[in-house]
Amino acid sequence: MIEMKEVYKTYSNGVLAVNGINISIHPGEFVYVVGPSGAGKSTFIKMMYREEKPTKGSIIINNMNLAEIKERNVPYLRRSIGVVFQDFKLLEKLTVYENIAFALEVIGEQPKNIKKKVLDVLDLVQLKHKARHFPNELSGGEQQRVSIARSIVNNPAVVIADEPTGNLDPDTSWGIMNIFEEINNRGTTLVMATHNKEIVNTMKKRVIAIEEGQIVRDEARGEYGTYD
Ligand SMILES: Nc1ncnc2c1ncn2[C@@H]1O[C@H](COP(=O)(O)OP(=O)(O)OP(=O)(O)O)[C@@H](O)[C@H]1O
Repeated sequence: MIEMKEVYKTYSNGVLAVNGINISIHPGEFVYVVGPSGAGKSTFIKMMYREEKPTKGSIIINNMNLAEIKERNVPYLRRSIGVVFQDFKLLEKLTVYENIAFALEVIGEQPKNIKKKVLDVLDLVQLKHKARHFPNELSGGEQQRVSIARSIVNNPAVVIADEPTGNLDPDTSWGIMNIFEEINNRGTTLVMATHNKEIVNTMKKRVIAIEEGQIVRDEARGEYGTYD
């Protein structure tokens, strides 16, 4: 369960990026976040994994209030939330296998469990055969699949993705969406900011539209709208 109440975010330069958001997202939902450039989508998303702190309001995820959580407890939060970025953010000096294993090592997973967990998620994204490769030996779509594998290897309740297909061509983007759908079908809540009109209009999921820091539309089987 993700719940935001009266959430505001003003950056230190005075920009009001999120202007009074209230929302509930239930376990297992798949939610697209759309809106024009600069509307506050990334800020909204970043507050969900505590990359940014709200200036005001409460954000409850899995019974933790992110507005109050102490810095030292952020790693605990990150165990229950997987994050996927537009630019993948893989560690270039580590292999595919090591990138994913690292996500388990930092949270203290027992070494005996690591291999099976990593190979299981690599299987899900169909990249077992690339386990020993380095990120720069992979295509953009393959790198994004590794990054998705990394985001789910802890089996988080929630996966948050900020423009995950932004650097990918249409066919590759559809491959990525199929993986997200599979993850959602297994019960994981998914929140995804995107500019991909075709995907949003085809998938018929819940759509939240943000304009000027406010939710202007929240539809159960929504459409992308008229944004670029
Ligand atoms: N770190 C920051 N410091 C100051 N202002 C910021 C910061 N990050 C974003 N902003 C401003 O906050 C507003 C919302 O930005 P945000 O990145 O959340 O929008 P967005 O909807 O994700 O845009 P896009 O679709 O272009 O990624 C914009 O006016 C932006 O310039």
